[in-house]
Amino acid sequence: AAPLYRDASAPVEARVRDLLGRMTLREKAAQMAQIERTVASPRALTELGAGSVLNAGGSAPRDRASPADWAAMVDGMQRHALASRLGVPILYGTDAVHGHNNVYGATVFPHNVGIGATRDTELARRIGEATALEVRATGIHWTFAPCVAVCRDPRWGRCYESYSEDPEIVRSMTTIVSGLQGQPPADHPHGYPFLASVRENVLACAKHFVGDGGTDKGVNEGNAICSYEDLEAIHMTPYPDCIAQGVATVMASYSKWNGEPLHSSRYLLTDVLKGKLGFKGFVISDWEGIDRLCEPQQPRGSDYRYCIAQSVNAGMDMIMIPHRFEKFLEDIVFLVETGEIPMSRIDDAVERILRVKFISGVFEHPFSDQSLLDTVGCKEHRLLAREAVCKSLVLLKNGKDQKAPFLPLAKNAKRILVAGTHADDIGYQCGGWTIAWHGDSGKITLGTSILEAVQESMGVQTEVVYEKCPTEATIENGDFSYAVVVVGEVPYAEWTGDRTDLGIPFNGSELITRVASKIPTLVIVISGRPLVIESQVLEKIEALVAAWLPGSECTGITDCLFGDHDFIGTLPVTWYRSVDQLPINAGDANYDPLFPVGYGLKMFQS
Ligand SMILES: OC[C@@H]1[C@@H](O)[C@H](O)[C@@H](O)c2nc(-c3ccccc3)cn21
Repeated sequence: AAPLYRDASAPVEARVRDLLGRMTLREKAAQMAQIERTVASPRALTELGAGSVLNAGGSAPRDRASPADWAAMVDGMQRHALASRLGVPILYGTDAVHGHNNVYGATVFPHNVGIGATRDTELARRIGEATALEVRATGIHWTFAPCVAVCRDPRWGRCYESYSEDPEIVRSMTTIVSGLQGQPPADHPHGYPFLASVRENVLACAKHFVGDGGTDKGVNEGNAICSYEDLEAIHMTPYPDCIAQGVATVMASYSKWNGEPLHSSRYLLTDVLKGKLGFKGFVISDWEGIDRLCEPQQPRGSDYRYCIAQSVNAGMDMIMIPHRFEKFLEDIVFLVETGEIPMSRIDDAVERILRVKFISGVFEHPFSDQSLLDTVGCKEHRLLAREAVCKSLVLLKNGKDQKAPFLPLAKNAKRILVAGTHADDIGYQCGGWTIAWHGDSGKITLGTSILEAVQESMGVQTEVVYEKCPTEATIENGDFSYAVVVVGEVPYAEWTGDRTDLGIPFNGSELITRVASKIPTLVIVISGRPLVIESQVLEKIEALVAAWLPGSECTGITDCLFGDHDFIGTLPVTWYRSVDQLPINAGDANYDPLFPVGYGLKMFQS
């Protein structure tokens, strides 16, 4: 008879115990390893039995790989895994953090800060559903999302991955977990990982536990200096909601709390997350997160055994190694054999990993489902992304006086100017974590730029003049009814986005002033965070819209500009006056921002 763990009708915990009981120490240790796709060899998967594979941001089967290419890659790895002694399938994980953003042609949704601006929790869930389908279409089981950071300082290079500085807004947006994984039944056991359908849902990952958005001065991977009460009230708030929805995995933060690295915090990973909050899925490290526990890091992870022992004993269940798999195996087996890591800790970690694998359905359905391929970038998902863009926009100024609103723009104007570095750049409007890890400029994937959306919106009698950097002659003699100037930040990710100078890049303020001095001007800011807008610049322009990082479907912007839809977005983060104010958050004493959290105008008085 087939071994119990292969019996899909057996209770999950019985299958876990049965399989665990058959595994050698090396096989258990291998299940705790997540390796990068470029080192996921037949030896690693079949002989050594690695538990999981990921692709780093931008690591793809080939340039502009098709969904079928991705699915073939993952299925190939799975076949090797199933050929291992006990045939334990892998879980393949990727950063699908605003759609399936590594995949050319996938729908790219607004980054989290824009979704926070919508305050639309049902929209967040629907985005999760659509993203799950596109991820499953490529054979992938698991996304390292949602990031539920509560970003308290916009100098942080990852603030756009945070829904808001307000923990309550972030908590409300965790509905994306139910979108990604499916909605657990009312009687679902608390803290237990959940997946509704192996065909249409993916495992989620609440990250980065805990306090990633609260580091001193917003330094990426820095140190959150605060009381436990503040850590709990501000940064931990979204986790109980993710856990209540059966989130399958949690990723530990690179950052520290009062000097203690999260990756080796037994108190936070075990006593709080697994104990107090009752989390029963598994905790994964960040990329080389345990290597960072050994300072100096050179040679990288200088005392790797020390790193492994500190982290695993603190409660880390899976290690995103991602390259030195065999070194990891050697070291962790040595540490157990010498009693440094108790076998009970290994068994607890592997139990959690196997539990997630059994509830994910990957034992019964290890391979991709080709019938889903057409969902990648499909019309329905692009319409959903367009709706999200429209709802994410925040109208910060509309007319130099209330009685003369500037928006909606006239569709039948004779001649208009579209200008700025971000008017016609799909890469810029998508931001980081898109195709390439840090993102890029240009036509990096399929989508509609703001210029294209404007051109498609105007009547035939309107001439749309586009100049990225308009000349004085154009501005002086253009005879334009109005100008749309689109400026903002270039894409960035993680520490490449850490910035203390938060003015509009490329001399954006100077461009705005040149145009607005002669032509009635709407400014659209494409950015992962509020940027400094000097008062004399703000006075000169007729209207100002914060568009955040809207993604591939910028028709959602013209849907508002021309009045088909009203603006509903409100600020999820404080729009500060100057960097000297930072950090500045709603609730602070003497809170005196340019625009407060919650601010957002409408065109049509409701
Ligand atoms: O992509 C996997 C994870 C992602 O889920 C985390 O949110 C993020 O902190 C992260 N940084 C790296 C990473 C960091 C340095 C070099 C190479 C990769 C990898 N990752």
